[in-house]
Amino acid sequence: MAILVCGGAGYIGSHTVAALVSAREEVVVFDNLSTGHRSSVPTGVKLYKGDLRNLDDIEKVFLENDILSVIDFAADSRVGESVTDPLKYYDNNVFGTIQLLKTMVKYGVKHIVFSSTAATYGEPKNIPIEENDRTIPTNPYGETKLTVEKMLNWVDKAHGVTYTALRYFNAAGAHISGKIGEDHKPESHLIPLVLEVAGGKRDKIMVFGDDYNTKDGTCVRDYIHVSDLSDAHVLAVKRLESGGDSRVFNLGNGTGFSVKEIIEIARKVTGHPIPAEIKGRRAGDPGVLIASASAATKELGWDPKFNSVEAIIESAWKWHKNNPNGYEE
Ligand SMILES: NC(=O)c1ccc[n+]([C@@H]2O[C@H](COP(=O)([O-])OP(=O)(O)OC[C@H]3O[C@@H](n4cnc5c(N)ncnc54)[C@H](O)[C@@H]3O)[C@@H](O)[C@H]2O)c1
Ligand SMILES: O=c1ccn([C@@H]2O[C@H](COP(=O)(O)OP(=O)(O)O[C@H]3O[C@H](CO)[C@@H](O)[C@H](O)[C@H]3O)[C@@H](O)[C@H]2O)c(=O)[nH]1
Repeated sequence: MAILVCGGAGYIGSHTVAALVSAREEVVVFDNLSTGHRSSVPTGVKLYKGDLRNLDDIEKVFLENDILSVIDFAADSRVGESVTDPLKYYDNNVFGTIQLLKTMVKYGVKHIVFSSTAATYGEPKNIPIEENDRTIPTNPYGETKLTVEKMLNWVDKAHGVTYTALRYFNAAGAHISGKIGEDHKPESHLIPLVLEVAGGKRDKIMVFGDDYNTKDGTCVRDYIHVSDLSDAHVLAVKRLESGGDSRVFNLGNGTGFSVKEIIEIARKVTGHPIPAEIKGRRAGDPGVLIASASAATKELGWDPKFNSVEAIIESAWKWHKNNPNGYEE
């Protein structure tokens, strides 16, 4: 029986597909290639090009394959864009997941691992953030992910579909093989943008706000290596398949780095001066997001390997140097 990976041609999805293949799982990928890349899916893995919002597209996969569990990465995920275009986010992230869940219920598929986010918390009261802390999203992106988490809870009660919602903090880095990495067009994430400056593709990095209540006034985030995230997905799906109950887990390193610190570390890693310019705040950005991931460590047996942000940035730099234009397609 196969694991269906929706959004498996995307950044975190492709790394998880690689981890599942290494674990000798049978994998089927479903992706509309809106931000994903055909060539990030390994040869030998079936790729269905389709959109989750289209029931015919997704139903074809369930008809043609024996699906045991689903891992769902498919979503739009730019915090800033979600503020200016909230309906795009409700349409893709909420309606798309409704269509997926309807199909799972129809075909009796009982397990789903869902990509949630630290953006569900909004401006946190406590640092590090624990899973049962309050959730008041400050942007539509986080709101759509929280809405899906709540929907999953009701779908479990009504239809016995068990779920794991993994609330990732900031995914970064690239696979050690050097063959897959982050390629978003346009790019909006801090680390790849900083590395585009180092690679000569941009003149400077814009720092969104230096008047936050943090050590140097810039936003603090918890950066977690994409391969550590993919390992957590393999553990989560296996736990559900062995009868584990529905749960929410944070995934982060438990250490925060400011935007200025990230730029400084990237200067050391790349040897490039990386000019920076302070701009105004980006709408919807909380000041500090740092995870407590002790529940995932304890209950999933998760053991992240990349606990230095230098190593995370080095792995991303290797990918950017070897693939300055991302995937050649
Ligand atoms: N990157 C991060 O730091 C981060 C942090 C927290 C949560 N997340 C969540 O993790 C997931 C993956 O993030 P990513 O950075 O890999 O993003 P990504 O854009 O690289 O991957 C998303 C994939 O889903 C596909 N997709 C989007 N909408 C679809 C649809 N309607 N039907 C079929 N396929 C569709 C895209 O083509 C892409 O391949 C997202 O759900 C995101 O919200 C990401
Ligand atoms: O050119 C840039 C880009 C980003 N930032 C800042 O850098 C930090 C990190 O930004 P970014 O890399 O865009 O990530 P986030 O906005 O923190 O969001 C990521 O992390 C969230 C969880 O923390 C996920 O939910 C999102 O999907 C994922 O994009 C933020 O403070 C941004 O304001 C800049 O200063 N300049």
